[in-house]
Amino acid sequence: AATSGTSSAVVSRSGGSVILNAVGILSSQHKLRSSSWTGLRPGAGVSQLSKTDGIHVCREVLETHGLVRAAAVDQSSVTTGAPPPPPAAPIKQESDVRISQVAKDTMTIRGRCMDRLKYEVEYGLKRGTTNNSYVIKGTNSTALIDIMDQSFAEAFTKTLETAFDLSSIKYLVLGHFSPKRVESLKILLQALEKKGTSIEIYCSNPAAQLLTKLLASDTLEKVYKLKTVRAGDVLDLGGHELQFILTPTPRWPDGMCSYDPSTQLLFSQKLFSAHVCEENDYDIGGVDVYGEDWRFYFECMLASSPKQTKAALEKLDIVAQYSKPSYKDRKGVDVVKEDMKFIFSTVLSAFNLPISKGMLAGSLGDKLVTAAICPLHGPIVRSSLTELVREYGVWTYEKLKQSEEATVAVIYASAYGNTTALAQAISRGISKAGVGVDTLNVEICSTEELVASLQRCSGFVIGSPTLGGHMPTPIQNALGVILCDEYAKKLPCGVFGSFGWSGEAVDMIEQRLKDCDFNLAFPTIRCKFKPTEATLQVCEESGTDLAQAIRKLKLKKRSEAAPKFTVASNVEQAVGRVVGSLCVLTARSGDAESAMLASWVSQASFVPPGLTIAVAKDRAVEGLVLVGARFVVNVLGQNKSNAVAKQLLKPFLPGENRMEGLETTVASNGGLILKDAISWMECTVQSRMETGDHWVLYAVVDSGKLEDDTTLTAVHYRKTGARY
Ligand SMILES: Cc1cc2nc3c(=O)[nH]c(=O)nc-3n(C[C@H](O)[C@H](O)[C@H](O)COP(=O)(O)O)c2cc1C
Repeated sequence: AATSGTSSAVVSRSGGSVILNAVGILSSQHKLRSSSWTGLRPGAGVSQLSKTDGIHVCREVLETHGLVRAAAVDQSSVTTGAPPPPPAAPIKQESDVRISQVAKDTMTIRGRCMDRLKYEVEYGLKRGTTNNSYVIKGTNSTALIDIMDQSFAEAFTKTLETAFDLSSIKYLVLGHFSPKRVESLKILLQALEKKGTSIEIYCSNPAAQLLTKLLASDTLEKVYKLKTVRAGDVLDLGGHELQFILTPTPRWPDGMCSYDPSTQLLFSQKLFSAHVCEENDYDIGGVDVYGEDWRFYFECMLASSPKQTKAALEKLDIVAQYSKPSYKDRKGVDVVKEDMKFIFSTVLSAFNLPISKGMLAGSLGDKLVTAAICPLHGPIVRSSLTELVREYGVWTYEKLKQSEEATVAVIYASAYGNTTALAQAISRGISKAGVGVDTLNVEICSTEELVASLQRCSGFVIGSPTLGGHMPTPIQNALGVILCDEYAKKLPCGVFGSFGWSGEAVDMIEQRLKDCDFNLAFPTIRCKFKPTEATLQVCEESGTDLAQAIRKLKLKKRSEAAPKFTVASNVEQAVGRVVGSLCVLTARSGDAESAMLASWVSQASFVPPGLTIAVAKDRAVEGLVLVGARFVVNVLGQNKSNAVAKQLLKPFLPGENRMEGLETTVASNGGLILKDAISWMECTVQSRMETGDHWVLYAVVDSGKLEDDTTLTAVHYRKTGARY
C-alpha cells in the first residue's frame, strides 16, 4: 500500500524472486546499499586466474567438452572476489522422449525436459525445453532430421530403435551440429554398426568440418558417409523431396533448414525455436502461451545478428498456409490468398521487412507455403504461424533500426562454445539498452568484414578462449587489425574470454589494448570453463554498461550540437506528472463511452512515451480499452481531485453518463479532457497483459499537455494493498 509513486529498487536472483523496496522521502535521500545489499558486484562470480591440480583440470576439460558425464564441479577451485554464491537449485531431471505423428509419413521425436537441462549454460531455461527431431518415411527411403543433445543421447537412439527399423533409416539431415550432439551421434552410429548398416549424413560445410574433427578418433567412418549440402540441393525420399536452405548466423554458422513441399513442413532448426516444455507438441494457446518464450529466445539467440537473421528470413521466404480452406469469391478471386497477400504486403512492407517474393509476384504456389514450422526446440508452430513469422520480421527490423543509431562490434572466437556463451550474454546486455550488435565470429568472417564493422561501430568487445597457452590465430589477426585502427582507440571497449587454468589469451588481449591506450569500459571478464549464471549476469550487465556509455556520449554530442535551452515537449511535460497519480481515464467507441478513476498508472517507456494502467476486469470501461483503442488520461491535482473522485465513485446505472456535471472538452481521439486536469494525455492501447483480477494496459501517448505546473499531482494512499 506504500508503493504509490515512491522510488523503488529491484533485485532479482536466479530463482526468479524479485524484491521491491519502497523508499520513503527520507530514506530515498540516502544512498542505497546496492552492492552489499544485492551481494553482486562487477566481477562477482567471475573466475580469476587460479592454478588447480592437474587431475581436476583434466576432468573439467573432459566434462566441458562433453567427453565424460558431468559431475558436481568443485567450487573451491574457482577464485572470485565475491562472497561464495548461494547453492544452486537442484536440477530436476524430469524428462522423457516421446513420438507422435505430425503429418503424412512424418513423425516427431521429442526429448522433453520440464526443468533445466544439465548441460545448458547460456540460457534461462526456466520453463524447460525440448530437443526435437523428425522422421520422414518416403516410398524409397527414410530420413532422420536432427539429433538430440547429450542430455537425451541414449534415450534418443533407444526410442528410435523401438519405433523404427533402424536399418531403414538411410539419411540423417543435420540442420545443426555442435560438440553437445557428438555423444548422441556416436550412440546412433554404434547402433547402426551393430545392425551392419550405414547412413548418409546431409549437412552444411561448417557442420561437416566439425563432425569430421570430432569423430576423427573414432572407428565409425564405415558407418557414415558425409554429403556437404549446397544451396538448392534436394534429397528425394520418394513422395517427399526435401529442399535445403542454408541459413548461417555467427552463432550457428552451420545452420541449415529443410522443407518438404509434400507436407508443407519447414524444419527450421534454431529459427522459430523456444526453450519451453508444455504437455502439447503444438503451439496450442498461441502467442498468449508461447509469445514470451519465442521473444526471449529471439532476444538471446538472434537479436545480436539481425543482418544474418534477415537474410535467413528472406531465403526462407515463408508464406503461411492459411488454416481455413481456400475459397473463391464471385469474381473467382482466391479470397484467402488475397488476405495473405494483404497481410504480407501491407504489414511487412510498412516495416521494410522481408516480403515473400512469391507474394509480390502474386503467386503463392511454389514458394515455401508452410503449414507448420518444426523447430529444434519448443512447440511445433501451427496456429501462430502467421503471427510468429510476422513478429520475427518486426523484431529483426527493430534490431536493424537500433544498429543504424549505434552498434557495438562483438568480436570473438570459440572452440567449444564457452566464449560464445559469454559473447551472447554481452550482446543481450547491449541490445537490451537499445544499441545494435554486430556479431563477428572471426573464424568465419573475413578481414574486410571486420574492418568495415570497426569503421561503423561506436564501441567493441573482443573475446577469446585460451588454447595451448595462446589465443587462436583468427583472434590474433583480429587483434592486429584493431590495434592498427587509430579511430578504434577512442571507442569504449571490453575484453572477455573463457580459459581452463592459465588463461593467457585474455591477459594478452587486455595488456595489448592497455599498452596502446584503448578505452576499456568494463573490467575484463575471465571465466573458467563453462560460465555460471552469475558470470552470464556479469556479462549482460557489462554489455548494458557499455551500451549506456555509448548512448550517453551520443546524447551529449547531440545536446552540444543543439541550442542550449531546449524545453521539453508538451507530451514530455504532461507525462512527467505521472507518478502513480490519481487519474481519470475516459474512452469512447462509436456511441459508447465510459470513464473510470485510475490510481495504478505508471510511466512505462520513454521512447515512445508510454504508460501502464491497471484496469479491474469488471470495470465498465474495460471493453473500450482493447488493443488499438484510444482513450484519454487526465491527471488530477492535489486539491482538485475530491469533487471528481466523488462523482466517479458513486454507483451508476448501466450506460449512465459517468462524467455528468463535470466540465470537459472533447479530445481529438474522442475521449474527454477534464477542465480541472493538471495534465492530460491522448493514448492508444498497444498491448494488454492479464494479471490476476486486473488487465494491465500498455498504452502509447500520442499527444498531451501540461495545463497547470504549480499544483502537485493527487496521489491515493491506501490503508491496505488488498483493495483500492
Ligand atoms: C586443446 C586444448 C588446449 C587448451 N589449452 C589451454 C591453455 O593453455 N590454457 C588455459 O587456460 N586453458 C586451456 N584450455 C581450456 C580452454 O581454454 C577452455 O576449455 C575454454 O573454456 C574453451 O573456450 P571455448 O569453449 O570458447 O572454446 C585448453 C583446452 C583445449 C581443448
